[in-house]
Amino acid sequence: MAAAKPDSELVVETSHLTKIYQNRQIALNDATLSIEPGSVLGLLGPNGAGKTTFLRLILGLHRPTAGWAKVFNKTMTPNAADLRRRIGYIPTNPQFPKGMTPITYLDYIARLFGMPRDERKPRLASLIRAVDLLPHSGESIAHFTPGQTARLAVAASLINEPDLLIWDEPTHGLDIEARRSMLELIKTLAAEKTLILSSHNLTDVDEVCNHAAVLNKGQLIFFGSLQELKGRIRKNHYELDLDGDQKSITKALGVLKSMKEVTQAVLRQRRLDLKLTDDVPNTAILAQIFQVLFDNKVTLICLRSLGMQTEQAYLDLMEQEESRGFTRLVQLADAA
Ligand SMILES: Nc1ncnc2c1ncn2[C@@H]1O[C@H](COP(=O)(O)OP(=O)(O)OP(=O)(O)O)[C@@H](O)[C@H]1O
Repeated sequence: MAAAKPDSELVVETSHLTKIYQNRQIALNDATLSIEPGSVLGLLGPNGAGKTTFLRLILGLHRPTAGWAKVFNKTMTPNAADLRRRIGYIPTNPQFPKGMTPITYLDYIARLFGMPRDERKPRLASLIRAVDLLPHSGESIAHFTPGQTARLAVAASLINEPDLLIWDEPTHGLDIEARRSMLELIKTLAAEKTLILSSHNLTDVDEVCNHAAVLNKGQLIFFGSLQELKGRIRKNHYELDLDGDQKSITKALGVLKSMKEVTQAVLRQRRLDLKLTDDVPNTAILAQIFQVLFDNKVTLICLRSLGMQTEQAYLDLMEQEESRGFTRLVQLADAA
């Protein structure tokens, strides 16, 4: 029996992790973070941000240019095959040998892991059932739908009972039903494993992750709990559904725009997008806004806070980062 792991054991730890490719592309710059057991980390960032590079460094598929990555407290290197055995990896768009069936493929992978014959059979059977591929277990992979292919990839990544799962865009290209079944599978697995999921889908991240790391142009611009990410966003962002004649609404809009506490007021049809300053308690500003609407005989049908969604948090973070980058550019230009 395996010795019980101390609770404090970190699953992943990186320090100043940096990757510069041979073409001098700085794909990852100085990323330091640590991932505790039981985390479900959503790795976010626009295209080319460095997500896959980060994952491949943790997997030991790339050698860092500087810094280090540890997995289960051991330094990961391209030679650390024993460490990789504890990780179940799914790349974006996994490919399989087309001539095989799920049974022959999974059996092949199990043999690569050195699993004895008597263990292979029950393990394969339970995995195929778990990913709902039993009716297709003898069919050629060549004819699989993207959803079936994704489920086979999940089964393959679980063969060796890994403690850490690293899945690069697991819901990419899946239809609604396949995506739903993938998210449910992730939630089930999250009860006993640590997961790192790279994703462009913030709704998925919101649903299954408890931590987030955000990369932008190779920089780790956020790492922490999802709650923390959401807590960072401008809370004073609201959407108001209005009713009343258009003239009155336009007049009210004019007054709102002139208020110094209102940093943005955009009207689309009868929906008003409002951003307020953080300087004053929002109830005080909202009270004034309601008064303006009342004075102009505009009815408020619904008020929504856009503040608590991961997507909004992410977009705000990116916006702040872009303006910081712009400021840096201006400073550089000024200094030149
Ligand atoms: N093998 C490589 N050689 C040279 N440059 C590379 C290599 N792999 C990635 N890059 C570059 O490094 C940067 C980060 O790429 P990476 O694939 O890690 O980003 P990503 O966040 O995973 O992007 P995506 O969301 O599009 O998959 C990009 O500018 C990319 O062009």
